[in-house]
Amino acid sequence: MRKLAEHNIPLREASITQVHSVLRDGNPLIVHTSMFANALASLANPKQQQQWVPLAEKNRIIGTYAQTEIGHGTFVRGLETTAIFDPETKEFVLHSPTITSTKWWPGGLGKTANAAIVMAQLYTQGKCYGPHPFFVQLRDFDTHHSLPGVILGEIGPRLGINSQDNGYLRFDHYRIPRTNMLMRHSQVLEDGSYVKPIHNKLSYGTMVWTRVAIVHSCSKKLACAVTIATRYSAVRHQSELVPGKPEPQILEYQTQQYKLLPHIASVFAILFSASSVLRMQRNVAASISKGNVELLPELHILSCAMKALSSQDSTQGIETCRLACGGHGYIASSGLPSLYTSTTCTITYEGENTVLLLQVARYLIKSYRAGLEGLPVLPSVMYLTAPSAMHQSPPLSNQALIEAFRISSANLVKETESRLCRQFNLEQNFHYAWNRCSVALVHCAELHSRYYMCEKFLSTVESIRASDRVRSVLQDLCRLYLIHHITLNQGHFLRSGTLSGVDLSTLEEEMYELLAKLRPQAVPLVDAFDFRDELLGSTLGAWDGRVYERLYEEAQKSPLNKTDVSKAYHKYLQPLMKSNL
Ligand SMILES: CCCCCCCC/C=C\CCCCCCCC(=O)SCCNC(=O)CCNC(=O)[C@H](O)C(C)(C)COP(=O)(O)OP(=O)(O)OC[C@H]1O[C@@H](n2cnc3c(N)ncnc32)[C@H](O)[C@@H]1OP(=O)(O)O
Ligand SMILES: Cc1cc2nc3c(=O)[nH]c(=O)nc-3n(C[C@H](O)[C@H](O)[C@H](O)COP(=O)(O)OP(=O)(O)OC[C@H]3O[C@@H](n4cnc5c(N)ncnc54)[C@H](O)[C@@H]3O)c2cc1C
Repeated sequence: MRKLAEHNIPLREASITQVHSVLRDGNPLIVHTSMFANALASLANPKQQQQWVPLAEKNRIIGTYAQTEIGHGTFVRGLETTAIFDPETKEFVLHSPTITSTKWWPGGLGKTANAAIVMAQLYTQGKCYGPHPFFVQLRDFDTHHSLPGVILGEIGPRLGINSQDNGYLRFDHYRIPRTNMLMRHSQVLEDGSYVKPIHNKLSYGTMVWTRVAIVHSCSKKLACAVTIATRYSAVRHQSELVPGKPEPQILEYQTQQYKLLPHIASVFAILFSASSVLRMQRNVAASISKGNVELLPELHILSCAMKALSSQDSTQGIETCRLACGGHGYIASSGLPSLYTSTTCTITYEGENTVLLLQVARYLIKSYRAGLEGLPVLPSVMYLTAPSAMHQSPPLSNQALIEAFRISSANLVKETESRLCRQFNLEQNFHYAWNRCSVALVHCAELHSRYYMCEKFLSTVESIRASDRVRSVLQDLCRLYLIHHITLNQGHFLRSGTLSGVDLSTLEEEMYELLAKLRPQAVPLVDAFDFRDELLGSTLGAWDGRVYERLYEEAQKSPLNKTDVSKAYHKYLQPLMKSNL
């Protein structure tokens, strides 16, 4: 926090790189510096911002984002916490009517936060207007005691991020002033009348912002893991590649290169996609402030797609890196276990991935149908109904592979839409038909999202002007990424007829050549991520490669090594050894 102040970094820009890097097993302030700060910036009106932002910037107010309840996380419209307007006192009464309405999970809520943005069902003049955000003080700003009417606690140990205090929260008819409703987009006036927003999902804006931030953070987490595993693979020697010859670096094994290089490529794919979504987010934020919400749906869908893909890719990639380090990948000091546990949660939080992919699929189907009817569709999905012939690109060139992705994706959407129509004819109910097609719909969303990521990777690499040699290495890496994902999705390409069995075999051959070609670049590529040793926090991945010395030094710190004979010997082992059991 002192560093942020020294460098004049605003709170809501701090989360990803600065604050987040300090505590590897979860940070009790992460939701304060990210979601809480963003909610104030994007959902509070200027007067409210004047009131709360300076206090938040000075950490006088420490906030969290309390939306999820025990009973509902995904289905935001199903939240049960109520905020009922009392026109007599001009206050909202917050209440948790059931056990399932208990707020559950928010980061920092247990012990750290003294305030929260609470999402609650807004009632005024006897009518419910759905979930809305409220600024709520939870603890006394001086004593930190929870306030009367507020019941707070911590939810207990988790798979990871245990140095964060995820909390629970209940309200017992707790009153807050009317002006604590975040009123930038919708308002309740003094007489209780409701003023609706220009788009009814603007109150979900903090989720969209966080999804974009998560994409960026996933590329960082994966970059840490590939740095550790690649450096280790250059230090570790094992087995004989050629009988009788010295043990090679394990990075010489093709299987090891296959484990690592595609994930090094993935770091760039995620990073470049994150930049492109971030650009779009800035444009949309600027147009919303001018009253234009036309591009909001596109941003919502793109952020869902990229959050889902990047969290899945980085989690799988980190686990592959851990396994690629053999036994030493299982030791906590390698840094890989905590990277995994603090990344796998990104698959669930901020919108569970399947649910987000179904949002993407809904958009694909709607856009496909609109396109068929000649109605306007947004740029990222125009291809669904554009003529599906291959262009004149040389066979198996990068451009041809991108086209193969595009056509296969369009093909899958077309096929799934027909299935949806058939199912609808049988069921006579769109929602049942949708559910019966939902596995295929998720596949559509995944292929569309992968197409987007491949396209962004390629176009970004092609636009590098600074250095021909850097561009050339990244071109190889991008090519490897394209081919790798084509081989993982062979069925889609064969089904769409965009690639033949012979093409796939040729591409596979090229992938193996690329692994060998990129092998000498592996260490320079991860060195270029430029993580300081302190930040990486790994015995296996440090810059100097002193893996064995560091493992040995780290073992000395184990509490069990403080004494030669442990307490447990006297308490349990000796009696056991002496008993005749
Ligand atoms: C600790 C380690 C950190 C490591 C990482 C560091 C990263 C650094 C950054 C940050 C760290 C912060 C750490 C975060 C911690 C986690 C925080 C939380 O988890 S907070 C809770 C999140 N909860 C969800 O995300 C619920 C998910 N559910 C939903 O969002 C909705 O319920 C949804 C989208 C699934 C459905 O919403 P419906 O039921 O209201 O809407 P429907 O009926 O399905 O759709 C109606 C229309 O609204 C559109 N829509 C929905 N959401 C929209 C949106 N946000 N914007 C625009 N349109 C939207 C839809 O596309 C649809 O459009 P048409 O009708 O087809 O045209
Ligand atoms: C580490 C961590 C930190 C968190 N931090 C916060 C926080 O700071 N603030 C906060 O408010 N929340 C927070 N959360 C909560 C988080 O946002 C939710 O857990 C998440 O949105 C998923 O919701 P859920 O738990 O209700 O899962 P569920 O929705 O119950 O999901 C269970 C299963 O049901 C499936 N499913 C649900 N709906 C559908 C559907 N429509 N179609 C098909 N399948 C479906 C899902 O795919 C999944 O397989 C956090 C969670 C975690 C794990």
